[in-house]
Amino acid sequence: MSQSIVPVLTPVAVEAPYSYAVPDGMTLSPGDVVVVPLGPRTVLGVVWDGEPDRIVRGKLRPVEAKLAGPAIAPAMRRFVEWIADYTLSPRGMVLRMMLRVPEAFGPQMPVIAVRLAGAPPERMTEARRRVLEVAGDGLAWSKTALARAAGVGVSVVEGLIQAGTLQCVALPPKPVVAPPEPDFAATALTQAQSGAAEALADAVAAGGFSVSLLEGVTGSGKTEVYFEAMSEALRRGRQVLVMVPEISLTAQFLARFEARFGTMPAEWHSGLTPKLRERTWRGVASGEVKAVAGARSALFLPFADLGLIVVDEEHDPAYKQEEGVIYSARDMAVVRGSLEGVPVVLSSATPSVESRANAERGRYRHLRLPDRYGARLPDIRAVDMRSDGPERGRFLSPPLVAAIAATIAGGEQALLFLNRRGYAPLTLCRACGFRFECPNCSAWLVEHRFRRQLACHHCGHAIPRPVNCPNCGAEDSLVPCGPGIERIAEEAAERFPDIRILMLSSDLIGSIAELRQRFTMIERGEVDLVVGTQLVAKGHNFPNLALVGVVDADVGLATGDPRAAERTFQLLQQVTGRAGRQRDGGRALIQTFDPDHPVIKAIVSGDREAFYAREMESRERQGLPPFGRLAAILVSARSQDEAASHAKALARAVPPADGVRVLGPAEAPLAVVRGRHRFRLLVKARRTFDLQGFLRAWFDAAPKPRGSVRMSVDVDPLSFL
Ligand SMILES: Nc1ncnc2c1ncn2[C@@H]1O[C@H](COP(=O)(O)OP(=O)(O)OP(=O)(O)O)[C@@H](O)[C@H]1O
Ligand SMILES: [Zn+2]
Repeated sequence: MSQSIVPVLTPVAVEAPYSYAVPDGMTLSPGDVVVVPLGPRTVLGVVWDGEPDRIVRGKLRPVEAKLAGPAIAPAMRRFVEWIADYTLSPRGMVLRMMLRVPEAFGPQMPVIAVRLAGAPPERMTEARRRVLEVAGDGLAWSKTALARAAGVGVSVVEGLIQAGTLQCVALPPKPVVAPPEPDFAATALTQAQSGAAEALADAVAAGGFSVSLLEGVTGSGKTEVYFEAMSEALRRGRQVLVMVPEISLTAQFLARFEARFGTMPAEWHSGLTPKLRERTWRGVASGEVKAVAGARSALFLPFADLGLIVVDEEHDPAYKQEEGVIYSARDMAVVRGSLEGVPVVLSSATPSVESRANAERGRYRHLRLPDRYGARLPDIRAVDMRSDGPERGRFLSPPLVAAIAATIAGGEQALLFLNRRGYAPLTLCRACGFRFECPNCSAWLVEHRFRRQLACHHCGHAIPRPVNCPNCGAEDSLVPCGPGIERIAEEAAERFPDIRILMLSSDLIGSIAELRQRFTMIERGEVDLVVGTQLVAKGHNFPNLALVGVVDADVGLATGDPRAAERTFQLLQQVTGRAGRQRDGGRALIQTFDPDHPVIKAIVSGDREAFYAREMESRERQGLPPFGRLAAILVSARSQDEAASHAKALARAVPPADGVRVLGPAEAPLAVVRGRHRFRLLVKARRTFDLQGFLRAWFDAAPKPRGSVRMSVDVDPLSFL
């Protein structure tokens, strides 16, 4: 009889499974997690579906071990294939995202505890007596906890185990979180909210795949509404996944979840300890963990019985993973929902144009909440910087300064928003005109006064801020140009010396715990003025915040990026939506040099329909998504020549096809990053065009990258830099 062979997919850059021999006595089925040799190493792998490749050169190597942990379910295996096919990534690299917690596949380590079992020891000491006193409660204690409670060293406890007085027992692992109670504290919903909540709960009850777009203005209670859908899934004993775009947003979410369901959900993000990651992974796989709140990577958790996926702030660009396997977690959440056969809820005050279009075409159910809960939407005005701007060298206009003063005098909080970290985006020498540029990237160095550095935001290169100009040696000649939030905070402190100012941007905060603490300070009213980047713009609910000032509304509009208008609309709508959430009277002032720009006008008038209609019309005219399809090809190399010639060779190899155009190559707007020269090609196709098929045929025919040349493919790109 021929030797039994299985296909095993390994988490490395391979397109297909490799064949391995099954040793005698081992039975394997698709989904089993195994250890296999790969070159000189051994790696985890997953037994894949289908026939193994029987044409094997050389000797077939055997599977080394089958692991005891949970297997990878069929829907997850299809998910790997789907993402790989869609993004043109090697299947192994997608699998890798699923096998990030290798410990979870080994045998589960029991927790060892001790408890009182035998007779007292022959030799009794004072220390031993204290231990026995504590252990007298009959409970199982961990050795260290028992020693600590008795005020003795662990060796005393060890001695008592040896003497047979204490006995070791294996405890079942502690649950990651307590099970949520679906009806712990249900919220009384408004009529509009209950309409939407019922529609979502019906989708959960009906089961099967569906997508609902929950579109409600900022503060309309979208969270309360999708909590009802979660509650329905939990009542049916099923698991729920809520995706949040950024870790900074999870703290408030966790607290609200706890208030509603009586316990925290499990969290999933890069900040977890390895132990907790393992326990959470196992808990999700066994079905014991019922609710998970997480970042992108939560999409790859092995839910045993998933009943609902919610994507909060579905429009957020943070859902796009831009490195390695380039994918949109929002879109892949919809794919996972369809493969698992479960409803998906996309929630946002400012849906992506894609989701909006899907709703309009009837592919998604469209649920709307037109009003805020308990307050009116803020009054939003533009400040025309051409006529009402500040004096030279300042960035806060008189109307904005007056509004801040009035707000703080009234005992409320204000927020100044500028999406730029650091002190100044450019530093130059007044004497010779020298500008500080990154040696590795085509980018200016950004001054970070707080850290006393000039730093590159693309590669992290940083130098101490010099006193003299490195070019001409002039003293005190260096001047910062333009503001970052540190400079805005400095100006605010000069204008309002007696107020409490808090700066918030990702580079100023060390840990997640620290970040959460800052948000709590704002919630409790312990600061008067917050100066922040997009970190504070989205999702948060600060009850006492009455005024939002947008320092520079034009930053994102002049980029030539096809998504500039959408992005700016979303950001401005989100940040102004932080004002006046609990009480009427919220205000927002938007500083702009272009108050007649359609995006600014849509924000000021609150006319979202006008914005979406205009944006859809313009996208349709230009054949841009969602009316056409895009893929971006980025070619980079150590030298400009290498990059350019490979990009040109690619362009020459484009196969003839109808319904598609390849634009470029052109030097990327960010021409050099980390010392690598970059060229871009853009593929533009009709909506119904088989983009992946075309790309595959093209790359098969094209020369392969050699030397230092690298190529990456971004299907549905969000970034064009
Ligand atoms: N029916 C309700 N009963 C009591 N409080 C409510 C109700 N609906 C909403 N709220 C409260 O109103 C505030 C805003 O609600 P929520 O945060 O859910 O809005 P949102 O639509 O998610 O807002 P955003 O898009 O701006 O994040 C919250 O403090 C929430 O608890
Ligand atoms: Zn750099």
